[in-house]
Amino acid sequence: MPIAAERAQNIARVLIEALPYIRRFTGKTIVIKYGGNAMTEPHLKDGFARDLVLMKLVGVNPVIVHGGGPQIGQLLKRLGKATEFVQGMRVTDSETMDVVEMVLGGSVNKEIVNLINRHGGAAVGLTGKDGDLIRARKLLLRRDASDTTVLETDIPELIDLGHVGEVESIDAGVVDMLVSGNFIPVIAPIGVGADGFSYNINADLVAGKLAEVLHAEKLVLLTNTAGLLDSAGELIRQIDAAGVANLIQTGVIFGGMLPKIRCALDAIQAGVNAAHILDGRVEHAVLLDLFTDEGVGTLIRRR
Ligand SMILES: Nc1ncnc2c1ncn2[C@@H]1O[C@H](COP(=O)(O)OP(=O)(O)O)[C@@H](O)[C@H]1O
Ligand SMILES: CC(=O)N[C@@H](CCC(=O)OP(=O)(O)O)C(=O)O
Repeated sequence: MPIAAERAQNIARVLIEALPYIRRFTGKTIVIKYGGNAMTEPHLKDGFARDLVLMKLVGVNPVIVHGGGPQIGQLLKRLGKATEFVQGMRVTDSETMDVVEMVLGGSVNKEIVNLINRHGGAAVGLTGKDGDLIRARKLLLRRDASDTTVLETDIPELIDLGHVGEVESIDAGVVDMLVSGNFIPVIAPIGVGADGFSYNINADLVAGKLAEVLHAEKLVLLTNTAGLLDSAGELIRQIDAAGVANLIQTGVIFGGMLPKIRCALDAIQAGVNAAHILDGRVEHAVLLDLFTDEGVGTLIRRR
């Protein structure tokens, strides 16, 4: 077969393969967490934006929650301010909170919005303050034996991380309005407390809760590993809650993967159909995951 004809056949095959998936996901909401570590090379960012525009065109409703941990770290470094993580959470004093708000609500959010719009989409950027989207409360972590954190509460077994929050409630009215107006919402993980203070929330936690509240079909977590890896560094294709508990206990899951996996489990236990951890370094990872038979990354199952 001539090369041009063979190419045309391949394109037709790919489109036909996508058809049942398009049918399945049309009209459904997919919450995608775009991790700061996945936002690296320009061609990957362009590919991600194109994937979203295509999804929207075939009737799927992507809602983006982004991170920006490395980008916050870079600005803090330029300002000469040290930063520390405990159980995957950044200890956030009020100066750090100002930087977090500038980077997440400002530069990172607007870069993603601009990227999507340049590829023909219509994105609108928000933080959890807009439309009172994310109500936060202070997060107090339970101390484990390995913690040597300086900041402490009056209760010795709890660790106070400053302006770090968890989601208290989500009022998705503004997101629903944007989705029904055919916009792609791009959300920075900053919440507001009853005290009016801003809270820095791990983006995975926001994505998980938002997927629950929006009754999303799927939660996709894009990061900088092939997915969840086992003790030998091999990709785990599927795992359930018991498997995850075992990997946490044996220290195979640590650091930034801890909040990610916990929120994936919470989301599926709350009724989201599937949670996937995907490799954001793979071009078009989201499209491959959604519209092809190829399995990329790790699927977190209910049982
Ligand atoms: N079992 C594991 N499998 C894969 N990555 C893991 C695992 N345990 C810990 N990690 C770490 O978690 C990181 C992903 O979390 P994080 O750095 O917070 O990414 P993101 O910015 O995408 O949220 C990986 O780069 C890896 O260093
Ligand atoms: C409390 C906490 O740790 N908040 C995160 C918020 C950004 C984030 O989650 O970014 P990634 O998804 O890129 O890691 C932080 O300050 O880094």
